[in-house]
Amino acid sequence: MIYNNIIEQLGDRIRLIQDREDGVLFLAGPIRLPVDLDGETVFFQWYSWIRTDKHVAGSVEELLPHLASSRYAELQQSSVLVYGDFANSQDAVIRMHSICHTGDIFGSKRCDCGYQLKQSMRLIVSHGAGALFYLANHEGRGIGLFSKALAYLLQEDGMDTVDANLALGFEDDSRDYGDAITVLQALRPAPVSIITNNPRKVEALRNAGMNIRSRIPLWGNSSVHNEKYLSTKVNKSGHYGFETEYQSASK
Ligand SMILES: Nc1nc2c(ncn2[C@@H]2O[C@H](COP(=O)(O)OP(=O)(O)OP(=O)(O)O)[C@@H](O)[C@H]2O)c(=O)[nH]1
Repeated sequence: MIYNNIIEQLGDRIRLIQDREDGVLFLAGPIRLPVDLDGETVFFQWYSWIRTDKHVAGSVEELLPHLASSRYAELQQSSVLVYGDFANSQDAVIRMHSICHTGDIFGSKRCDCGYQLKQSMRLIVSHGAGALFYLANHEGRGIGLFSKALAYLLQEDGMDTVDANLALGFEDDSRDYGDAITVLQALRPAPVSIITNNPRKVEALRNAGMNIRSRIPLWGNSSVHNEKYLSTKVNKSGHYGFETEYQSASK
């Protein structure tokens, strides 16, 4: 039967990495991905993961027919770009990047997301080993793209980014890093340095038992279009300030 052949062919390139009553996590990869970074072709190893209901698809054998009969394109799946010897390198750098359709894809200057995405890829490559987690179910800090559009409309009327989320009945930040951390632990259980200005990301990793070697701040690309958004991050959302030096994660 066709599925048995395919499962054999995929072998250990599709792995069940977490099996719990509340769901099963499958990781596919590595896939060689040549990426254009500043005009150079850089080779990353790309992985994607998916969470399924244990009783619907609790094994790789059950997963494949389930995929074909489901409409996963309607939902968001996340992925990770791995660079260098991520598993074994002495020090590896990661970024947990929340999807930003407007900033990452369209290059919107209302936020710093597009800049942070590209700059993290550069940092990871220049460091020699690391991983960029692209968290596709995090749009708008977890409120979804349509609601983010509404939040932008409220901001055009003068609200800041935090109040706009709250006014729509959301929390300021409802992102969950659980699945991404499980993937990280499957790829590299050893300590990592994290590129972020957000203490909640450091805390999420620490709470999951990850050892954080250091935090690498990432500010930049500020302009008249995003200065209010950036200062709200620091003044209201609790982000670390505009440092330029490497910081100890103990802060
Ligand atoms: N609700 C809402 N979300 C926004 C707005 N501007 C950007 N975002 C979202 O904010 C998130 C920013 O993601 P990140 O850059 O990974 O997170 P961060 O909390 O700023 O932390 P670091 O960048 O790691 O310091 C993305 O999901 C964007 O879609 C906004 O005005 N309102």
